[in-house]
Amino acid sequence: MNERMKKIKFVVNPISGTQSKELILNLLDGKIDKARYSWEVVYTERAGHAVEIAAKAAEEKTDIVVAIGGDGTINEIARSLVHTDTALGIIPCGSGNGLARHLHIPMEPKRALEVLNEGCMDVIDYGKINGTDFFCTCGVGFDAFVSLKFALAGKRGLLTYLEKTLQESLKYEPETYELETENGVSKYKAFLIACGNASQYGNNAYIAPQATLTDGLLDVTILEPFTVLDVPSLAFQLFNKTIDQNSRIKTFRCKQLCIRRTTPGVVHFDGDPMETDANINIQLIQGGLRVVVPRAPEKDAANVLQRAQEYMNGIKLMNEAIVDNITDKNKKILKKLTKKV
Ligand SMILES: Nc1ncnc2c1ncn2[C@@H]1O[C@H](COP(=O)(O)OP(=O)(O)OP(=O)(O)O)[C@@H](O)[C@H]1O
Repeated sequence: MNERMKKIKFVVNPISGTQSKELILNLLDGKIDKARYSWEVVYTERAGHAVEIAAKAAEEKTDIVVAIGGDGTINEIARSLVHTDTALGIIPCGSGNGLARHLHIPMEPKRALEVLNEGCMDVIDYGKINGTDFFCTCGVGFDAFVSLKFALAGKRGLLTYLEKTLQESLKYEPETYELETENGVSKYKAFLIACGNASQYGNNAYIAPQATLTDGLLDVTILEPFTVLDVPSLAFQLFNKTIDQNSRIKTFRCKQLCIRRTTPGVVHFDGDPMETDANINIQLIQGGLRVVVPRAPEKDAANVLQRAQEYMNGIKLMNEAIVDNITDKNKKILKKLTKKV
């Protein structure tokens, strides 16, 4: 019964998501099991700082480093924790929270703290894209393009993301990619290629709905060129976990994937953009990261409502974007016509 007191380090990203981090920190004293855990809190001061904080924590044999942030913060922490005895904990506080949602970690901070108290551990896979670790998803094409725009826009939140996505999708030109896996070579013209370690981008947008974190495999989703008429079903199926059933989608699993494109460009890893050369090498590493997970993942009834709301928001923004696009095109046509007169 004489269990050693465990050390937790909470790493707070002050700019992630839109939630107040102070409200969460105020809960620690009342919620954390003081008989089992001692803890300290560190704020990140810049992008990349969490990598250093987590590396030091692992060296000091801290038991759990908890990300109070989103997938970007988790990525920075987790890449310093892979293949160590230090586990990752998550108090979801980002705009998307893809990994936390996949793991069924509650979005409500009080309940996420209870998961930490339960102290149940799992060991999950992670991936590498041109040597950079990812834990949730990575990809090329339109979603990488949007993550770049999103990073440049500097605003965070679901609505901003959806708005950006839908508006940009109307202008985006699909590229041709050559794909090589352990099973052979194929060529696709694609709007995007997403590689899932986890099943979703975040916000319950399931781009690789069959992905699991412990099978040692990448779930690859290819979205081929589509028209405006396909958007409602694609959007619905994305949130309904059935996008793999859409006729514009191809899926497969592999351990390693090489994506060759005609020119260098941008990729994303866990939603953050990165420039790479024309050849992109992606691999999956099985069982590298210890993570604190709920003992009994609950199915959240609110998810259905939330998904429906996200879908409705998406449709509304898409309609606005289409109207803007048509208005813009009409203006151009009018200009041409008036020039000819
Ligand atoms: N103190 C800081 N100042 C500026 N940027 C920071 C700081 N700390 C961390 N960052 C950067 O903030 C970025 C965004 O963080 P994070 O991904 O956690 O939030 P999010 O984008 O709102 O959530 P999600 O990825 O779940 O959508 C990270 O990529 C990280 O590098």
